[in-house]
Amino acid sequence: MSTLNSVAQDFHRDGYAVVRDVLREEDFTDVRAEYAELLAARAQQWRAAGALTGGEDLAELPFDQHLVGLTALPGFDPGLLSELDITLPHMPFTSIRPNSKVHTGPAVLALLRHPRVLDVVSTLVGDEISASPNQHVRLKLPAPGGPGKFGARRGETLHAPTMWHQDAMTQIPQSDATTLVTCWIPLMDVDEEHGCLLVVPRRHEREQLLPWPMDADTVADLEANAVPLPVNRGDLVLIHKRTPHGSTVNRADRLRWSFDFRYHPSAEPSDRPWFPSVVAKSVKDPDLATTDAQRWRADWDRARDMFVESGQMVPGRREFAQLVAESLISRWESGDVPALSGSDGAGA
Ligand SMILES: O=C(O)CCC(=O)C(=O)O
Ligand SMILES: [Fe+2]
Repeated sequence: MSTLNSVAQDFHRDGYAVVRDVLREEDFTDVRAEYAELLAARAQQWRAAGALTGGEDLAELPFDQHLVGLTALPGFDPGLLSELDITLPHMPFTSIRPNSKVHTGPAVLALLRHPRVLDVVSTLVGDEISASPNQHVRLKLPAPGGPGKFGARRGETLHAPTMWHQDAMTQIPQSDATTLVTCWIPLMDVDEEHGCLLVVPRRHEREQLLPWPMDADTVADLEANAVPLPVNRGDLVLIHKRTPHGSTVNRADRLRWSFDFRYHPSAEPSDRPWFPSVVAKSVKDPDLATTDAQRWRADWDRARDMFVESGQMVPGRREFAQLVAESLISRWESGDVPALSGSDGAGA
């Protein structure tokens, strides 16, 4: 493993650090099995609901092959993949539904709290570590022939290219002073063909966030200064919350699978206080750590119920409002107008 001192030095100088050989294949065994089981269960639900038709039952295959097989079926809706994510839908100014799904299993919790991951994180965050609910699984599907189905859609970064952004842009201003470190964990070797991360070094010192929506000059400047980060399974990438980053399409013929977790000192405000955080580690009071995945699951269920019962929308930064409004307006303009439930279509 890279020495922990050099990790902190690299991170503070460049706004990111690649930490080699932190995890081994056996550290991923449980999470692979948990995702295989999750996908088999979701696929059954999708078939029962008519959202998935045709093809054979591939549930015996490893998760990545099963997923690629399902997504290749004609008519597969990639939006379904959000049901495999480890957060509820989080797009600011949208609603959470009674049937919105989140996966929070014991193997994901164990990876989030893996002692070797936390050893690395504690060099930047200290010994009292919370994990933000701003966390994702990324299932970047193969798009070897060109952008195509899995490359063209904006704003769906779970499976498509990830547009340039800083993580601070997705965090409410109330957490602007929080030290929040993104930790990106690949479950496989990921190179440029496979759609690895791209970062722009040494931009984290600039206090001013990038403009949203992003203009062409800003994108051209980021692209001209971008550095690709090819990594191997077992490596971690740490990203400062003001470091611009993104990723391109996956041109390989296999899934690109990673998790990104975000850690902050427990005493500092969460960037999404309406969703549950996890105390990943406490040296002062080790009993504070969240070790029970069922309790974690119950916390997320409560958060969903709160949104559904109150009718509140997901909060977000002011800058997001224009993007969300523009995407709704384009949908309406293209004829995708939601049907009003309860309306029989009659009348004025
Ligand atoms: O995995 C990706 O392509 C993007 C990840 C990302 O934006 C993040 O971890 O903050
Ligand atoms: Fe990000």
